[in-house]
Amino acid sequence: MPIFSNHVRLSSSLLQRLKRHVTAGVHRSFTTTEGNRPTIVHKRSLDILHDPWFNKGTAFSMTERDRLDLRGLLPPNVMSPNLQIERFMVDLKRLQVQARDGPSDPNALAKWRILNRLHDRNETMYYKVLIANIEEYAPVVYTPTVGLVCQNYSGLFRRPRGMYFSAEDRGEMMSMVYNWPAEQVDMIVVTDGSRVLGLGDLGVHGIGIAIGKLDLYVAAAGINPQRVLPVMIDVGTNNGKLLKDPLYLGLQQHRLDGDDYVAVVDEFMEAVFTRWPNVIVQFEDFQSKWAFKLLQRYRNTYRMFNDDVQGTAGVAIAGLLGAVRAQGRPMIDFPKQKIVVAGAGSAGIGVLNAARKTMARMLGNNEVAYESAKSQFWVVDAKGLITEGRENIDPDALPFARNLKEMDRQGLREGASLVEVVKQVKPDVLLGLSAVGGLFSKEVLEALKDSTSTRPAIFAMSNPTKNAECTPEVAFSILGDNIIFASGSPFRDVDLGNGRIGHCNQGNNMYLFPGIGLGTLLSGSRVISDGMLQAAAERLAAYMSDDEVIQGIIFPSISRIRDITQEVAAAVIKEAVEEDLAEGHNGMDARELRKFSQNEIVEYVKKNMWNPEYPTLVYKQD
Ligand SMILES: NC(=O)c1ccc[n+]([C@@H]2O[C@H](COP(=O)([O-])OP(=O)(O)OC[C@H]3O[C@@H](n4cnc5c(N)ncnc54)[C@H](O)[C@@H]3O)[C@@H](O)[C@H]2O)c1
Ligand SMILES: O=C(O)C[C@H](O)C(=O)O
Ligand SMILES: [Mg+2]
Repeated sequence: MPIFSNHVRLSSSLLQRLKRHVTAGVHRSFTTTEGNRPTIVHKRSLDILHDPWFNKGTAFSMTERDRLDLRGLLPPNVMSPNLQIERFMVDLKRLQVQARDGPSDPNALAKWRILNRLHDRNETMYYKVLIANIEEYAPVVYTPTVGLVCQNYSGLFRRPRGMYFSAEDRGEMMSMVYNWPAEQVDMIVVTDGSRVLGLGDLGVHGIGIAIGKLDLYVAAAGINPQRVLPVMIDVGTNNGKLLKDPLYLGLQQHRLDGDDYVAVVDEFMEAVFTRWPNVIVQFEDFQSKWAFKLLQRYRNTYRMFNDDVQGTAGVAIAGLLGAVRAQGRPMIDFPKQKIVVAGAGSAGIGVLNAARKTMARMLGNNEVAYESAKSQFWVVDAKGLITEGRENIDPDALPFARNLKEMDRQGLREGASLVEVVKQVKPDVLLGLSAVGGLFSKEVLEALKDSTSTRPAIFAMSNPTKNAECTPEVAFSILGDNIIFASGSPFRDVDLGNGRIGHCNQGNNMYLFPGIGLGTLLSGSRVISDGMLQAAAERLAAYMSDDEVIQGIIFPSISRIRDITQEVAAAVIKEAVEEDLAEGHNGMDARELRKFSQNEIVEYVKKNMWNPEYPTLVYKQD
């Protein structure tokens, strides 16, 4: 087997462990594609109860208990999977308060703990619970509670999950990657913990974000949970509190920088792609300083993307096009929108670049169109309005720096405040990716009342909840119900009285990254092209009906996430085929893919999604 190849230096104890893991089997099949064929396992007894991939707990049938030497190791009552879940839900539901309000919810962490324990002991049941109740528990395993989890990770840490590649592992990564038990890994989410949501540098505790994203890969995209791998690249932390905290779980040193930093990430990438050449790596929550550089460094060589830059951009484009439709105008009017963006980091710049390109395409897809499109944006960062007069301007923000003379005519200047900019520009859209909670203050929202739009749109996209630029309550109370509102973290719809509802859309990259990953995997494309990302965004934009959009609903409810993910994945595959990038996947030839109709592609996607059903287990000696 290639995993025992000679160039890999493994200690004998490691080899033993590795052999045990590998022979423990990753033979579990997709129930959808392989029917009811049993799963062959090479372990028995307690080993199987302690293996979350195979464990069924009280749902092991009596014949299975005999076959697998489990008789007596479990309470005698054999439960159906449904009853098992009912029992678990009683426990979970005991904490009635919703976890939606994130850190303000005292029970959010308790819920996360209960779910996490289930994740550790029975993966199938965990994902069954999560998929069936995604609206209720996505805010627990994902944003916003996952932020709180990362902030409290040293206290919450029980069983390790995922892999840690640290600065101390330099020179060892190529061999240590073989410590992971799964022979096949489809999806890695990697972070260096340097900008976790809007919470800053959380160091190694940022692993929680990679785990949360992969939960959605399984729940929304049906990636087999045995083939996902959360990864933390620990190069230290610049968080002074963590550097002094005796309970901190990571390297207590300042972050590596420059070539030393890049060398660690390079080594990690080489190691994972050597062991799993078909894996897809999603970069998550890297500070913007590195987010763009690493994306440029790897995107033409490896199957990778940066979710904060590219996933967020696609979701924002879909939302911005939805906001145009919600004004009763055709999408092609998008290039006329005046857009003020607060935040020029990895997410803000990603959105600006994508929005500019989308406008340019609509205006004729040429240089002139591209040049003129940039005049639709006003960008405000921590130092105020960005103009050509900015000293030491960030090169990524430079294309959006406004001309000083032009700004003078508009009554603005370098560093003008957000409220001044909103007052002068009277934008159609105010979009926040600043990580500053409450940035869209009463004053800013009052200024937006003079918007020239018939239905101004507010995107308060920063996470988690307390970092949102404003709440929907505040926005609707100041601006009335004739607005479009979206936030990165979930908020409840607002009751506006008289039976009217102010819709709060969740504008989060969760609507795209699972489909981008799944579509790339099933197309077999070696890279993730701009066209594939654009196709994903366009599919999301077209997903909402005219009726929904007119009501102010521009993103689907999270309860539809599995469906929208299938559609996004199909759009990504189609684009990969059209760009001649598709190489096929798992017996599906690229030539076959080329012949598929749109519906056949969607069917192909559905068939390859993992479903949380217990397969029958049969023991076989090594
Ligand atoms: N909704 C989503 O899907 C989504 C996706 C990605 C990121 N985000 C959120 O966006 C936020 C930013 O992420 P990032 O990666 O771009 O972070 P970042 O640190 O790279 O960028 C933050 C930007 O905000 C600017 N800023 C700071 N204070 C400001 C102020 N008072 N006024 C205006 N701008 C200000 C900074 O100058 C910087 O340009 C985070 O909260 C993150 O959770 C949301
Ligand atoms: O994690 C999220 O909820 C969205 C985004 O990736 C973020 O960094 O905020
Ligand atoms: Mg992120």
